Amino acid sequence: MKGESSTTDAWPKRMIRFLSSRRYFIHSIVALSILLLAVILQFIPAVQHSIQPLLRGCQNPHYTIRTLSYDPLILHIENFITLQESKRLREIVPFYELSKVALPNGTVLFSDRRTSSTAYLPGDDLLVQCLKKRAAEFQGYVGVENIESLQVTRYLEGQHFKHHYDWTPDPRQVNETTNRETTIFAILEADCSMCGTEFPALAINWTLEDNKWCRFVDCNSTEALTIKPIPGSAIFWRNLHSDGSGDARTMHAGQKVERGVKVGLNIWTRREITWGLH
Ligand SMILES: O=C(O)CCC(=O)C(=O)O
Ligand SMILES: [Fe+2]
Repeated sequence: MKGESSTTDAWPKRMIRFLSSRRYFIHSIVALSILLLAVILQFIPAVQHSIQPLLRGCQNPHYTIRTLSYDPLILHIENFITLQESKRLREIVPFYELSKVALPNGTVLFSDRRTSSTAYLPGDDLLVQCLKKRAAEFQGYVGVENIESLQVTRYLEGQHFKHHYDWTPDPRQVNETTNRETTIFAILEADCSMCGTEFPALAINWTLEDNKWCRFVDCNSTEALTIKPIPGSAIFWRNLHSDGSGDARTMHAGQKVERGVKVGLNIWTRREITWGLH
């Protein structure tokens, strides 16, 4: 029967005709080009950082933690941020402004105590979100909503941040119910000399310690614990005592950069303070 044979025989014939057609050829070229483009884009860092978290979730680098101080807790985290991530973060910095300091009464002002520049990373960037997640996970899965906007801070030659605390003495004075419990200060770039982070209340006699430490700290510094800025590495410390009050031993400074440039990243985690309940 004419009608039957035409429907049963038609599809293989139509298939062969389609496969040998110009339309099929064009479709194949378009599909292959899209595939090729996707493969090439994977190798472009900017694309990697925006596509990969979508495809594979946030990836943490393999970092190494060393304890610098038990009390107050200060840890050195080697390779907390990969060099590729640092490069991308520096690329997405919107604009730098002269840094400000906050007084205990909440007044925020320019000061010759802090002469660096700062910028805030866009919170909707996937890499920024992954970093917040990494910092939260590092601290035992604290809520990412407790982490402040990530602040990049850049020092050029001659710039510094004199001794200060990251916590505020009384959050109520600045209409806050939270204070900065911890700081993660990571280094995005450091091509400089005399540009470490120093803790004057925590001087360590390095001659009594393993000299492997001298890779990470200034072993000649006897007046303060001075941590060298190493790109990708971070320092983590706890600013508050368990009762919520500030730990004065966490006073620290960004040394005056003698030569070159240092770019750091502040990741601050806040904690609710419940006065009188401890
Ligand atoms: O630059 C440094 O080493 C420390 C920076 C710092 O303490 C801060 O930005 O609060
Ligand atoms: Fe600080």
